[in-house]
Amino acid sequence: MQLTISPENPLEWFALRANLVAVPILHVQIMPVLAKAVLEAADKGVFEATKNGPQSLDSLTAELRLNKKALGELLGLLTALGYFTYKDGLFSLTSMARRFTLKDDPRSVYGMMIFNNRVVWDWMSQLGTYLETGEGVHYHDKLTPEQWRYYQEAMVAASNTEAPEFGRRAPVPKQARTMLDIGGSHGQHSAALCRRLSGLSSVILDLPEAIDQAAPLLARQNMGDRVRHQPGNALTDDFGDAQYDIVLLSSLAHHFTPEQNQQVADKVARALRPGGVFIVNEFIRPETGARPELLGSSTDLFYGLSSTAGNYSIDEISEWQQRAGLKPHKVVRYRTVPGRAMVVAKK
Ligand SMILES: C[S@@+](CC[C@H](N)C(=O)[O-])C[C@H]1O[C@@H](n2cnc3c(N)ncnc32)[C@H](O)[C@@H]1O
Repeated sequence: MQLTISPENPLEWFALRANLVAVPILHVQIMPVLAKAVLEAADKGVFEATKNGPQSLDSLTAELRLNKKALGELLGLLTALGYFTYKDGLFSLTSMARRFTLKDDPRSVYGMMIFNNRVVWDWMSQLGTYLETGEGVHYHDKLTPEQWRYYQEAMVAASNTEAPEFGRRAPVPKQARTMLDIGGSHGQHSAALCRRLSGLSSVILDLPEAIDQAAPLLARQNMGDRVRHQPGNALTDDFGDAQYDIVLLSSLAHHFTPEQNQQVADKVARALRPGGVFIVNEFIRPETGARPELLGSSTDLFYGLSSTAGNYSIDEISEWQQRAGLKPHKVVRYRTVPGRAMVVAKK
């Protein structure tokens, strides 16, 4: 997927074609304001305050106890961005905003907006240091319990769209009974597969601080004992011998170095039963020189900054699996989440 600048009239089209538009100004002056405006709108409750019907600036100012001039500016920008329409003095949520910004919609990204506003935004100022030193934030070692809660809720938001497709399309053995979900957090992926395969149960191995906050999120899945948490650390724990039919590593490889991912793959290969599958579910880094791709590249830099790691290409992921003695099985690219894929190997 690409974010492009689309001209609205022939003059703008010509200016773009003739290289007269200072594109970097859009990136450095406009885009940071857009991102922060949406984050603050979510955090200040602007979207929630309009969910029951159109509102005037005066009524929103009073309800949210915000500055009228500043809120008017924010609403103007959010209208330009397609979150609101404005008619007869009233702001109404668009269907896009209704689906993705409200707390309770099943596809909402609200949790991600709160985590990004309250925790992640500060990391951005460390990008320069990361470029000089190669050392990222290493946030798993630093979060407060409240920040762990925002993080785990953000992971629910990030997988709301993906987990149902994962449940439908993950290439797993039909008779699978046991699953290990490494760094599985909220359990949406495990629950989606357990709903598809009635004989399957899953163990979610995650850090104790994560489980403290993810337990209520897992409880919402109503899976009872079929999906349960196990506190531990994927880098230091052993996963056992020939115990699992499915092992999932979803959005965790990007927090580990290649060496750490190889060690995890070796332990996974031992822990799988013959015929079992190892699914690495990730944003894929485009190969250097391949067609530029925005999501894979921006998340690569972001995971470098946040964890001193990054995204990996399909070949790199497949190599860890093969070195661990597994056979390449399938690569399933998501239809609903651009830039993401399941890289699957079999024992
Ligand atoms: C980006 S989240 C992904 C959550 C979920 N698997 C998903 O795809 O939505 C990474 C998860 O891995 C966990 N994690 C990080 N380091 C870990 C480690 N060393 N061992 C086990 N879990 C870890 C985090 O606590 C977090 O829940």
